[in-house]
Amino acid sequence: MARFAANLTLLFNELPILDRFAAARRAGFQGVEILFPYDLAAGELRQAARKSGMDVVLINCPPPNWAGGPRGFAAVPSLQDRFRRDFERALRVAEALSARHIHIMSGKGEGPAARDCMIANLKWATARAPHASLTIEPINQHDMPGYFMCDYDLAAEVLDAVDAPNLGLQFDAYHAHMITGDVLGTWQAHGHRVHHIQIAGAPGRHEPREGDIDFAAFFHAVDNSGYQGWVSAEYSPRTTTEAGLRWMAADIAAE
Ligand SMILES: O=C(O)[C@@H](O)C(=O)CO
Ligand SMILES: [Mg+2]
Repeated sequence: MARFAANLTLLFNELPILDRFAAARRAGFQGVEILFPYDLAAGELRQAARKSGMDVVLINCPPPNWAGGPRGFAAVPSLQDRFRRDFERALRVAEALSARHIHIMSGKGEGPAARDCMIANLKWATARAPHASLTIEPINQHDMPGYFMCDYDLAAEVLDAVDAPNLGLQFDAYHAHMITGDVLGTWQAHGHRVHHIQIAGAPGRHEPREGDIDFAAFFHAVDNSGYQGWVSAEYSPRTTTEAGLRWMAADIAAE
């Protein structure tokens, strides 16, 4: 079974951010994601990760703002300079944290102009950072209306056009269910492109296994595919984080 990481933007947020690393470790996670590390001191985050023996698995490009700001600029033709500045900042933070992946968000847009802009920006970014692993993630339109990267076939088209080994798919099972209603089928079609997996129950985005996704079958398919990457828990705990963690013990026990 792949290794589990905790998304510290959503999990353990009963605690101050620097205490979440050790709490995730105690709970059995081996790595963490932090979607928005930009308002935090990178040195302190790095120290907290090292002290608790956690790998930093993923950060997002700035801004994006969980509280409702713009969700990236990669597909916004008028904001190409902004995209490049933000990407340079993401690279600096990813390097400081030894983060494994950087998720590049498209922002809002539609049609050929947005697609061509995203392809051009990703070509630039993959060449600018050949040793970084970059990802794009289809995100459902219910949660982010107008978001450009909202479909797996579109993601495949963009990945094929960029054609860079350091760019892959971020497969969030929650979004896959919300977009296609068929997580397994979507994995079968696109699993070979995946650099990083995230999970949550759907609908509701609470603990995995709460909701309609058959995670036992999904994990089985992931194992059979030979996927060697991380699986990050990115959900809103129904009550406290600790109270909802039995899903992970069950999956580890099933190994
Ligand atoms: O699924 C999500 O919402 C995230 O992975 C994300 O990056 C949005 O900011
Ligand atoms: Mg996600």
